[in-house]
Amino acid sequence: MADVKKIAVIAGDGIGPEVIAEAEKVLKKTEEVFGYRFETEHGLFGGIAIDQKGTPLPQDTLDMCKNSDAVLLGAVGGPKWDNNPKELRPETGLLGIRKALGLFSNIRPAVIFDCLKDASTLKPEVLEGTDLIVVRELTGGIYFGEKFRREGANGEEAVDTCVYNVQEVERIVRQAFEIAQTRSKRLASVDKANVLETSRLWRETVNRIAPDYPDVELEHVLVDNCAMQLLRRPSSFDVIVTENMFGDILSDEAAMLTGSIGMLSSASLGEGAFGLYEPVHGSAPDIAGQGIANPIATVLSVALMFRLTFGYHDAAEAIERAVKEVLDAGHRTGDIAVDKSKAIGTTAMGDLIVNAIRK
Ligand SMILES: NC(=O)c1ccc[n+]([C@@H]2O[C@H](COP(=O)([O-])OP(=O)(O)OC[C@H]3O[C@@H](n4cnc5c(N)ncnc54)[C@H](O)[C@@H]3O)[C@@H](O)[C@H]2O)c1
Ligand SMILES: CC(C)[C@H](C(=O)O)[C@@H](O)C(=O)O
Ligand SMILES: [Mg+2]
Repeated sequence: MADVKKIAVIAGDGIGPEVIAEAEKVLKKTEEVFGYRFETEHGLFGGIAIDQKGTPLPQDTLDMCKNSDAVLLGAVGGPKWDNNPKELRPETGLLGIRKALGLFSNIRPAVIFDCLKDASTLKPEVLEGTDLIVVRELTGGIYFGEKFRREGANGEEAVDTCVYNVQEVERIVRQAFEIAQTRSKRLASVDKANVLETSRLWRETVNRIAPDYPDVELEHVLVDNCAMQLLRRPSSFDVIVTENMFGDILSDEAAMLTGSIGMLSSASLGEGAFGLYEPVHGSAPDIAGQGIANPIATVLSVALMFRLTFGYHDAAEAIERAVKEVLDAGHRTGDIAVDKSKAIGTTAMGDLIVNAIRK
């Protein structure tokens, strides 16, 4: 019998609990079909944790995550907490958990399902063959540098500092080279080396270690150009590696190649097999509570968990096949439906996927 894997589930706010419910159904179905065994434990996180415990990342939630084999996260945030001080913001909890768990590498695949080409705002022929991964540095850069306000000569000023050291750059870039080696062997390193000192250190580091990966074709792309090329020639990208904030922005842009941000899954990894899995999208306050959110990003995050943390490749493939089968059959949530009047809800989409999971 398979050993029991402990999964910490933190649903969060807005559509977080709605999409997590569908992912949990997928976990259950995988147990039935493949005989794997999961023990799930739930914890408060984000805005709901601020309301109930006075902090976005309660210590017991963090301990629960540390004592698990993997974490499944929904999304956090919402207008209710937008004017709170920094320590009482849901997003501070998200940055805190990534840092506390040492998750420096955020893997965000953007794969085009053929049948969804018409759901994208781009022309289908531009999207043809697009299958890329954004590897985003997740625990450094401007997100984590010192931030403060001060009185300047012209009144109040705000300061955000961006810091990267060589070791932080090297570990994420090496991981990206290794991922590229398992794929089409093309790596685009994205920076702003024409302006930023952190980017010049980034590029120097990439160039220093590139000879260790002679089979990988490397290109350096400035971030503004990359934002443009992603729309112009998306299929020419394979693996994109970049710093924290550029990766945040470029991965939302890459989402629209797939038709919707509701399709983009992610894995956050550190040195070992442990990982945190979450959709790239947020808590979507504009549609929360309506039962219309697309659960596919979260369901595909479960597939990533199976592949990258547990090595359950058969179950990962079964989930991905099930999603494809359901989409090929024409089922769509509102965000990816061309004819919105035929869109189905979150639960209906989850049920269809669950029913399509088989060996
Ligand atoms: N990882 C996270 O928890 C995370 C990520 C991004 C944003 N946020 C937070 O979420 C809140 C809202 O942020 P935002 O509006 O900028 O980004 P968002 O990703 O929540 O929503 C952007 C747009 O995409 C739509 N959308 C997102 N996910 C969808 C899904 N699964 N199905 C259908 N449509 C979907 C939303 O309805 C909205 O119109 C903010 O508080 C932000 O800080 C959290
Ligand atoms: C909510 C926010 C802090 C977060 C980030 O910027 O990393 C989100 O946008 C993401 O992409 O996971
Ligand atoms: Mg983001």
